[in-house]
Amino acid sequence: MSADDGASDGSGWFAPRDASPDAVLVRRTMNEIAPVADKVTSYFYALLFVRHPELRPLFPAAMDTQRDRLFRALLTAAEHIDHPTVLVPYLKNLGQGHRKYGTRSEHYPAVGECLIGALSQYADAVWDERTEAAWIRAYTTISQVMIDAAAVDELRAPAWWHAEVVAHDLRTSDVAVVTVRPDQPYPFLAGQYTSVETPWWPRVWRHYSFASAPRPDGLLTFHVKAVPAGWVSHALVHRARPGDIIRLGPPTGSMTVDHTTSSGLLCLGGGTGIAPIKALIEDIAEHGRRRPVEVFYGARTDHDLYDIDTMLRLQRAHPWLAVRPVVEQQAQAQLPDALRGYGPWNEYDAYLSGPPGMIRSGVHAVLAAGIPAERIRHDAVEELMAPTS
Ligand SMILES: NC(=O)C1=CN([C@@H]2O[C@H](COP(=O)(O)OP(=O)(O)OC[C@H]3O[C@@H](n4cnc5c(N)ncnc54)[C@H](O)[C@@H]3O)[C@@H](O)[C@H]2O)C=CC1
Repeated sequence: MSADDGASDGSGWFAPRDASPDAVLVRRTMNEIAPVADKVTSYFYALLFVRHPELRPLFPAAMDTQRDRLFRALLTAAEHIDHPTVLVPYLKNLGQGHRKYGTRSEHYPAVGECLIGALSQYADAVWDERTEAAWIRAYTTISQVMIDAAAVDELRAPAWWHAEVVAHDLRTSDVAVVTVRPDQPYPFLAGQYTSVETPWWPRVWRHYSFASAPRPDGLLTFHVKAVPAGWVSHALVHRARPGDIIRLGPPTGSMTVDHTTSSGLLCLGGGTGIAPIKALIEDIAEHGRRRPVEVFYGARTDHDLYDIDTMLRLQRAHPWLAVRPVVEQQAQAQLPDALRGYGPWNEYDAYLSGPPGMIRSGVHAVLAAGIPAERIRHDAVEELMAPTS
């Protein structure tokens, strides 16, 4: 996702003066429920599971970790109902991604009915017939795009892949490099990410970027850091062993290389965020075009630079690649600050990968360094903010 998509904060997609009457009503509802968003979310799921118990098995046992992903995604979509160029690709992706949960077209009306039920309950001060009609139209559009995208995807790809862990390399006390072999061909692009479910936490899915470009042997590698209260990450780091079977969702994400240009790549990889940057470097190397690639690899301490040997080996192999470790403890500065003193960057595209705070301040830093928003790429910050990734 590029920086100017603005999906993370919802601002800037369209000015209110351009809004259709339905979008105005939808936004009014959203403003009304904003202060009680958590309550609306809980109420939505309560309605859904009481009225449609057959849908409960599609969700994880502990809903606190699932959080409000579906509900939030639907609200985000409704809010941007006037912006089909952004909305349609987002919804197609959402529809395809929901196949791995076992979602079918007949489930959508139930979700829509409970969405309207929850909104009307908590936005009662502004809820009227026109508002309800606007939400029904918005939801009908949203769900139809998702249903159609899932149907098209069904013809060309499985809903999920099984993958066997074939290597597990504990690099530090909390970071593992995990390599898996999918049971069927798994097409993806360097820079993308997928969702992973472990056998220990059924139906709890977390996102991980691919740490290599597609390989001839079909193996996939992920860098996983066990984060506090991170069920999936702890399982992958401390429990998974060769022979274990995990599930993978489809590849997604647009932090990929445009091979039609020859501009340089300025890459900021923080912590395990170095994983997709490594994949991008391999991708450029395979395409054989010499494009300058400058990598700033950030970590809190020396010890946290768990993949520095690989990065330095790549640097030795490729004269167009420069890797600069930035250790916060030594530099007394965070990763994006390290850009100062280097450049100019006006011939570069920027790629950012790491913790959400680093992405946010990194975007500011590269904008300030003269790289325009449309040449800045990173994954959606809210995808990275899943509570227990
Ligand atoms: N595609 C992506 O964007 C990927 C993102 N990630 C995310 O990267 C994170 C990695 O976590 P850790 O290894 O624990 O990283 P960390 O917390 O140890 O930080 C790594 C680097 O980011 C910098 N940093 C952290 N917070 C910052 C802030 N608010 N402003 C500026 N710089 C900041 C630090 O200076 C350090 O250099 C996870 O949140 C993971 O979800 C991981 C893989 C791929």
